[in-house]
Amino acid sequence: MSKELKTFTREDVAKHNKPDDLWIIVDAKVYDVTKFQGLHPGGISVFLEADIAGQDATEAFYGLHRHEVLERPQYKRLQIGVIQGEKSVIYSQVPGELSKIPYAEPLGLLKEYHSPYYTESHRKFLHAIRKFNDEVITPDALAREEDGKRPSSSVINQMAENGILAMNMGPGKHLEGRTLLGGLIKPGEFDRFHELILMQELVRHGMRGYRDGQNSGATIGLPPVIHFGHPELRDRIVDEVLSGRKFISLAITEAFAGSDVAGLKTTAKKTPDGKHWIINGTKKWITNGTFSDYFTVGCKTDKGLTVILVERQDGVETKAIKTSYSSTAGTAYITFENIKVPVENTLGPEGGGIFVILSNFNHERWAMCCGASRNMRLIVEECLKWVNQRKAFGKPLHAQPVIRAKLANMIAKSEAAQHWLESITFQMQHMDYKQQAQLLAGPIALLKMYITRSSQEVARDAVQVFGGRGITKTGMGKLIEHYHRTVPFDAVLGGAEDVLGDLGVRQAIKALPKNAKL
Ligand code: HEM
Repeated sequence: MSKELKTFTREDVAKHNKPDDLWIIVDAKVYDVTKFQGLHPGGISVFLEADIAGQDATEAFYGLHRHEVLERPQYKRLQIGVIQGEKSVIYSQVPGELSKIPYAEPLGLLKEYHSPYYTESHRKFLHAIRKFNDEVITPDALAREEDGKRPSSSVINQMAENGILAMNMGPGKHLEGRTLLGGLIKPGEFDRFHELILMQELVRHGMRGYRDGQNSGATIGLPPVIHFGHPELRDRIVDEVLSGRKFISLAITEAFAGSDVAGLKTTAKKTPDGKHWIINGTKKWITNGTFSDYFTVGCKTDKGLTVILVERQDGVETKAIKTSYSSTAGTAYITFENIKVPVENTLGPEGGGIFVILSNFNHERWAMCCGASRNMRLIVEECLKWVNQRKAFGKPLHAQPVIRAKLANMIAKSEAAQHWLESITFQMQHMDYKQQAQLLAGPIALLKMYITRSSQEVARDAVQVFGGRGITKTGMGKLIEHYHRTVPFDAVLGGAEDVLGDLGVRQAIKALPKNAKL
């Protein structure tokens, strides 16, 4: 039961200004820090300053701490009362609520603005998925990022029950017959813009590796099974993965070959009776690999590159790779030693692997653009809050023109990314799969290049705005530190930034009409 809070005047509080009787005021709340001062991570001396002891320390507090500090149970109980006739104005975001910080939300989703893309159904969906994310996912994301373990199965199960694992795969037949978010949205109603919202909401906690740990291997590893798998195999695996009982990874990249998929060395050879494949080789940087049950594997065969589904068995070893992002994603080095797999596990035609792999790329890159652009927006929000609450040279940080110039750059990049992304999403919505492959591969590649390049600039600027806190893992700049450390990852995964830029330009040159002359 919470204790009863008393009401004090500021004069009452001022009398408690000695080391053995020490109170402070933060945002109209009165805290007794007499016993806590010896435990305070910032030291005892800060409390004994004449303008702090028995005084209003709101400004000093918010210049040095995130609001969430006062929400932690061990600190919350230091509060003994409130100030008579005054109201607290600072509160944590209510689960499901949109942020009121300018540029913290995509414009088209705010009720004051208009959008050619978002309807009432999208806004309702946003609210529900944000609430789920705030209440169920975010606490687990923060805890797992601390202990490095994979996302908790209780969270994965709740995602499955709400159809979120299935919606992660985009619109399509796999949604049929499922109850999505307790019936909030019908399977046939779920479109690319619902998917865009989902992709962006699920990264809002800012914990980059955790998001990938949440079954994101399925987003890239399952489509080849859905589109090219033998019906029996497909139905079994889709059911197991989308119900959260099993995990799947896409295992293409090797230490020998990344973007150059033609250079893969893993081999698959048929047994003399032609009934099985024998697979040998290695794979590297495989997301969810440490805990996956299935692997969608790119192999070299006599007929050329072929994609084969491998179930975890003796001879499949997965080892965690220490990346600069996070072990929650389960990034693995994999070895296959004489693995025996039925030929029915072949996904698509023998020798047709390049098509199976490439057919996945547009959606994968688009999904990465959704997450990366949302993370950039989160950093803009963090910076806007920080420049407002932090004082330097006697004024808020935003009084400095250099800081405002940085913010202008960051906001412009984040907005440009979102608007370009929405325009491409609209095209995807109106094109079939083949048209997307023909007409959107170049634009999506260029968009991803733009977003990852902008993100790295935003990360650098954010560190400058936050100073030392931007490189400190705890405290006010913790999201900036995390972002700055993990952001290069997006520029590598799903096609390296420069390779994608080049792909976009090569496609444009290929499409130039013969009479293209000045
Ligand atoms: C109820 C009141 C307070 C609580 C519960 C509290 C708690 C904390 C905690 C948990 C930290 C570690 C960093 C973090 O997690 O953000 C910290 C750091 C610090 N605190 Fe406090 N604090 C309080 C009031 C104050 C006040 C009034 C001042 C200054 C006048 C102060 C000065 C500092 C300083 C200088 C640091 C180190 C900051 C850094 O490393 O950047 N604290 N405090």
